[in-house]
Amino acid sequence: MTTAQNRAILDEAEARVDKAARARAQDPTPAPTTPWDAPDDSTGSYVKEERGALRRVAGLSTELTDVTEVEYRQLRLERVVLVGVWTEGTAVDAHRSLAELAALAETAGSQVLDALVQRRDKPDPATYVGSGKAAELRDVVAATGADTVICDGELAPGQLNQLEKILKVKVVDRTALILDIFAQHATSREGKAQVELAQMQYMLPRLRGWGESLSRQAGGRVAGGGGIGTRGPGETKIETDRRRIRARVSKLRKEIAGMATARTTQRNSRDRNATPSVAIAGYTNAGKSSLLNQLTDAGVLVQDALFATLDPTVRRAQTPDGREFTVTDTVGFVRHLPHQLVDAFRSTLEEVAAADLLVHVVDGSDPDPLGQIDAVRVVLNEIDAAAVPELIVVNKVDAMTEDDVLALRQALPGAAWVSARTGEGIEALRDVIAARLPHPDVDVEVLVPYDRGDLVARVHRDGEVIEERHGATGTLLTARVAPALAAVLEDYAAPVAGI
Ligand SMILES: Nc1nc2c(ncn2[C@@H]2O[C@H](COP(=O)(O)OP(=O)(O)OP(=O)(O)O)[C@@H](O)[C@H]2O)c(=O)[nH]1
Ligand SMILES: [Mg+2]
Repeated sequence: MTTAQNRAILDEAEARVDKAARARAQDPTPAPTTPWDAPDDSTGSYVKEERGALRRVAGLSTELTDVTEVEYRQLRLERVVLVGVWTEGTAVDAHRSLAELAALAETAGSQVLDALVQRRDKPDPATYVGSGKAAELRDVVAATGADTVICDGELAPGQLNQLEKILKVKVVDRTALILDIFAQHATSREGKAQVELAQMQYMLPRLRGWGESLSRQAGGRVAGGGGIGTRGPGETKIETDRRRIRARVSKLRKEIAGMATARTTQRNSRDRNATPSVAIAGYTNAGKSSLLNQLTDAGVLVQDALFATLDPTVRRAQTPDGREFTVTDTVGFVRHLPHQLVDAFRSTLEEVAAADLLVHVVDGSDPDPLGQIDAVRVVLNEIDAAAVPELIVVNKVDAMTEDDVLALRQALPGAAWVSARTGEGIEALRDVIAARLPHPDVDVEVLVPYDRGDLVARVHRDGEVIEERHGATGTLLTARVAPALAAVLEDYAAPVAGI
C-alpha cells in the first residue's frame, strides 16, 4: 500500500471521528437517555451486555467513543497500569511476565505507573481479573491518573468492554500492544502491509466491542433526525465496516504474496549458485542484529528496544577458509507472539525455514534464557522451521556472571558462546558455522584457461581448493565444489595426463 493510500484511509477515519465528535457535541439529547439505555428487565443477559456497552460509550465519550479501527492503529499509549492474571508457574514467573509486559509497554512509548497481578485458576470470563480486583484496579487507575490499562493476555472483546466499563479508561491487551509496536517499527512496504494485515485480523472479531459504539451512535442520530431506514434496511455501520475490512484483508494478502514472490526469486537465484544460507533467529532483544553486524559489517540498527528489527536483512559473509554464505537477520520472537503476526509475517519467516543453518541467538544475561529458547522453538514449529539444523548461540556473555555461565553450559552443551558487543567468541563462532554449513560435495580436477580467471575465483569462493598449479595453458585445480559449479566446470575437465 502506498503512503498516499494509507493517508487517505487515515484521513477518512479522522473525518469520521471528527464528525462523530461534532455530532456528539451538537446532540441535544444526552446519550444516556437514548431508548437503548432505558432499563428493561425483560431482556436477556446478552442484550443487557449490549446495553452496557452503549452506556459506557455515552458516559465516557472522550476516552472511548473514538476508538475506531483505524484510530486504533495510531493508538499511543501513555500513562499505563499493567494487570496480569497468574494462572500457573511460580510467583517469579508471574513477575517476569509482567516485567516483560512493562518492557513492551515502554517500547511502545508508554510510562508504566503500576502493575498488579491476581492469582486465579483462570481469567474471569467477564472481566479478566475478578470483579473485586477490578474495583481495586479502578482505584489504582484513579489514584495514579492512568489513561490506559494493559492486560497481560489476549482478551475477548466482551472482557475488554466490561473492564472499560468498570475502569473508565481505555483497556488494551498484550496482543494489541505488540501489534502497536510492530506498527510503529514497520518501515518497508512489505513490513507495513504485514502489520496492517495482522491488525485487521485482530480487529475483525472485535468490531462489535469497539466499532459498535460508533455504529450505534450513527444509528442514534439517524433515528433521532432522519428516521429509521436512512442508512438502508439492515445495513448497519458495523456490517459495512466488516465488509470494508475483509476487502482490505484480501487486498493486503494479495500484495504480500506478490512481494514474497520477488523474494523467493532472489532466494532461488542464491540457491542456484549454491551459496549456503544462515538465518539468525531468536528472542527479541537477544542481540541478533548485533551478531549480524559482527559477522558481516552490515550496519543494521541495534537498539535496546523490543522488535527493533522487522524486515529481514540479507548480507554476505565468508567462512575462515574463504567460502561465501549469506546471513539473514529477521524479526524477533516473544512468548505468545500473536498468531495474527505469525500468519502475516509467514512469507518473511520463510527465510528462516529455507535456511541451511539456523543460528538461534539467546540472551544469556536474561533471567530465563531457557524459557526464551522454548518460546522461540514454539514459533519455529509454527513456521515449519523446526527441521532446519540449529546452532544455539549464547550472546551477551560479557554481561553474565561466572555462575550463570556454568549453569547454562550444562543445560546447553552444544552451544557457542559470544559477546556481540565485545567480539568475544566471534572468531570461534565463524569456525563452528563453517563446519556446520553444507559442504560442497563433488570432486573435480579441471584445467581452467587463463582467460577464465572468474571461474578460478568462484571455485575459491564457493568450493574447497585442494590443490592449485599453474601450467602453460591454464590453472590446474583439484577441488571439491557444489554440484551446480561442478556442472559449469565440466567443460574444463583436465586431460588425464595432467600437466
Ligand atoms: N551487554 C551486551 N549487550 C548486547 C550484546 N549484544 C547486543 N547487546 C545489546 O542488546 C540490545 C539488543 O540488541 P539487538 O542487536 O538490537 O537485538 P535484536 O535481537 O536484533 O533485537 P530485535 O531486533 O529488537 O528483536 C542492544 O541494546 C544491544 O546493544 C552483548 O554481547 N552484550
Ligand atoms: Mg534486531
